[in-house]
Amino acid sequence: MRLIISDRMSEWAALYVAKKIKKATKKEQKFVLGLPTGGTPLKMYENLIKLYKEGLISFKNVYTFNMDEYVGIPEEHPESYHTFMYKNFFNHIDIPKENIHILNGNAPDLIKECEEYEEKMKKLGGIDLFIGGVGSDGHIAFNEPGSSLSSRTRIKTLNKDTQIANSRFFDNDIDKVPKTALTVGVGTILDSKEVLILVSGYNKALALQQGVEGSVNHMWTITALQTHKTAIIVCDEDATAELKVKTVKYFKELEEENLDIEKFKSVVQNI
Ligand SMILES: N[C@@H]1[C@@H](O)[C@H](O)[C@@H](COP(=O)(O)O)O[C@@H]1O
Repeated sequence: MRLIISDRMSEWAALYVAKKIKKATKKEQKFVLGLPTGGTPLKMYENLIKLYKEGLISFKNVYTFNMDEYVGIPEEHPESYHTFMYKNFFNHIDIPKENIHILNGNAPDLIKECEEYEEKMKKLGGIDLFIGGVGSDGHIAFNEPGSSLSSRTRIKTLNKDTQIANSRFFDNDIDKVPKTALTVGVGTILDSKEVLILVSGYNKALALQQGVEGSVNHMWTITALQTHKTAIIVCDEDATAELKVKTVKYFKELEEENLDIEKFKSVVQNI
């Protein structure tokens, strides 16, 4: 596992995504991205939009699959993940609409919807890079504590922690938070060629500590990343509060020359 610790984490993550897209585009290949919602990836999306507007990347050959969507709220609801993605990302880039995939939480047959989602990923050759955030209880996508580490896309009931955390988007009223969601599974994420998880802020420090220093276990689904060949966690300084000093030092020294954003940008420009 790589651990990138930088307060410029969102710029770093955007450049990493840009690098992968440019490399694929250069070879005239498509690039399949798994995408998250939430507060954490917002700045990464802003940076990707900036790189697009600067002419550094195009999303014409990019296909996307979002991680999750609430069940039972209309697509046009201001807090649906459909709305989030168009408002914060898709409306500002050149991705063809038909390349965008988001689970339909209002499908008449939700089980079929989940199965077909997995099929669509497979048809496109699988996900190249799955990007995610993490909940303070260590969940990735909506794979709440206790989720099978080999789970696939399915319906999940949100636990109390997640309902409380997400009530900030629903007038701080827990009763307005949908109780179920469709989500890719931990196994779906692990099948991706690469996984990049963004972790920001002090309230995620325990989740990061479990993800990096804890043992693989289904109560902290982020720990499943430890079994992936090419997983990267990108975090800020605040999120490292629960890590051992030794761990932080090790990864900082290891990645020292990869943390220079200006240098990274020039590398991406020259692809
Ligand atoms: N399903 C989403 C996750 O994909 C996200 O990682 C998490 C943390 O969100 P935030 O980045 O806002 O803390 O929230 C929700 O539970």
